[in-house]
Amino acid sequence: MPRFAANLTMMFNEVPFLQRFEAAAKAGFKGVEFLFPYEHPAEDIARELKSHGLENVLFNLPPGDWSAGERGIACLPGREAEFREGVLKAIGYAKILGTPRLHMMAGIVPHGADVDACHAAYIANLRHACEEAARHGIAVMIEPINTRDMPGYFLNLQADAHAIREEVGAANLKVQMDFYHAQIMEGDLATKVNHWLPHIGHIQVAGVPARNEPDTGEVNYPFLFNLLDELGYDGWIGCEYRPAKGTVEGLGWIGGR
Ligand SMILES: O=C(O)[C@@H](O)C(=O)CO
Ligand SMILES: [Mg+2]
Repeated sequence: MPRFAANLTMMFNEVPFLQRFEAAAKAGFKGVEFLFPYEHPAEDIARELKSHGLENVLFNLPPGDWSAGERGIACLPGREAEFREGVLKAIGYAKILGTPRLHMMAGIVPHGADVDACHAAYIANLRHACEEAARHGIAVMIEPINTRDMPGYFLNLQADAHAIREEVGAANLKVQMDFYHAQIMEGDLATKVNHWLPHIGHIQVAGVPARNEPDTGEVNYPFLFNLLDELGYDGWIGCEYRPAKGTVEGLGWIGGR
């Protein structure tokens, strides 16, 4: 039985962020993830985790100016100083929250940008982030994201992410395989998870195409969860979906599998 972590950015939106920890624990979750903790003091989040016996399994590095459409800055030449500040900020939060892995978003390639220069910036920034994170026993994740939801996003395919991982060559760099994005971009999920499992540091799920509960849509999740058990996957699965009817009302798929 895989371990499921509630994604508190998408789930339990019925209550404000700091109240979602209690709601997730009451619903039976032992782990939680979220995109960005930075609007709240780390100590406030740590208190919620502790009071409700929860583990924080993942969050993202600062993504640049999200409201202006930025989705990470790691592949943007010229933003290295800001990127490095973000690495330190994220590690500072991770140490207080006890978070073992951080997702580093690549970013959207600007129109007309030199793709080779973006690639070089991405590799150099990843090497820096991995080195800093390794000092604290933290792993760094890169996640291929589908081009429908994020047009122009630098990293879209599983094979490309693993090629980047090999090029960077850091032991603490892993791929975050989000089955929702992978199904939209390429499919063949079982073969790919089987092939790359030792280098997958985190998995996320949602129904395709609507990104609702995993028991909605075209992906056979019971089959994939059984496969992960058979393969001995002992990591977390982040429930990164938008509940269609209400978070608790939609949780039947966990018990029902
Ligand atoms: O899949 C996603 O969208 C997230 O995992 C993420 O980190 C970026 O939005
Ligand atoms: Mg994801």
